[in-house]
Amino acid sequence: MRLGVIGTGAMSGAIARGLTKTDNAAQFVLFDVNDAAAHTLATDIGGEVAPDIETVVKECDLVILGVKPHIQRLVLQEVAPALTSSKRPGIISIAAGRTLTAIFQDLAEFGVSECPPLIRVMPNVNAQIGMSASAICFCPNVADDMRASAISIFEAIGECIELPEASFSVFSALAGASPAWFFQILDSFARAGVKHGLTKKQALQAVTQSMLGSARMVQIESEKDTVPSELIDRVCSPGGTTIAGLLAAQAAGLDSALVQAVDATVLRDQELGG
Ligand SMILES: NC(=O)C1=CN([C@@H]2O[C@H](COP(=O)(O)OP(=O)(O)OC[C@H]3O[C@@H](n4cnc5c(N)ncnc54)[C@H](O)[C@@H]3O)[C@@H](O)[C@H]2O)C=CC1
Ligand SMILES: O=C(O)[C@@H]1CCC=N1
Repeated sequence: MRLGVIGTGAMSGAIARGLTKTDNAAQFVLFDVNDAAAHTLATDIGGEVAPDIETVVKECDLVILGVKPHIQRLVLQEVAPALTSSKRPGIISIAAGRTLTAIFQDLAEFGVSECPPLIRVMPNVNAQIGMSASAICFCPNVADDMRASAISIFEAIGECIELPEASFSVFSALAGASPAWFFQILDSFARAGVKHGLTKKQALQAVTQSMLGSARMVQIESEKDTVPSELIDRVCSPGGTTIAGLLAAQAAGLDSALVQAVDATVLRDQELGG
């Protein structure tokens, strides 16, 4: 399969680098207005750089639009003329907020009368190490074999679930954006460790391994229907250290900070939608 990438930045770079470590045999055709970015990725993954967007669209079976949401319309203007030929690739948008309807409306304004096979995916940056949590949804006209190809790409670089488009905003918060929050949480914990005398490296190693183990514990225990609050109780000894720390964090607004993070992300995702 020939997989096009328009916009070879952080997220598409993570997808491409993650995919090359799997047995998913995609051949990459890349384009970026920043020629150096496209060439760096091409060198890393063994792909080719196309001279323009039209070439990517004409040569590929699936094309990932990896540009920022506010740039996507500009790119669609260049994608549109190439969609008039008989062979139309599947167009995969990974942009936050941008709905399938908004994408087709843009294409229609640029002269595309028949909706191409449009696919929307919300991946995350952990795709680079095969650990993305991705959601996918499709326009009704996407053929079964194309659906399977798209799903296979995102299953190769982590988990991929089919989700109604209406749920994409919240998924974007919980899975697309949350890696940044987890990185922030790890960094904040590590700084607290430094405050109490550990080196940054020691502190980061301690919290990273604890977070990894805790996430895995939740996954494994959920198979027995154990919920996180039960796991919390197992750690909090009566009158012990953990409950003191947990209550202090809650008094400082831990729960509401996380809900507010999700609320703000959902709102911003919806603002970017048009
Ligand atoms: N960074 C992340 O963790 C995630 C990002 N996304 C989505 O992925 C998309 C890309 O985000 P990032 O990779 O973070 O951005 P980025 O800024 O790292 O990459 C965007 C790339 O697009 C290129 N570009 C800009 N204008 C262009 C044009 N007219 N034609 C071709 N290339 C052009 C830029 O040179 C840049 O290399 C966004 O729509 C974002 O919502 C989705 C999930 C997670
Ligand atoms: O910050 C953003 O808008 C993108 C979407 C999810 C993660 N990064």
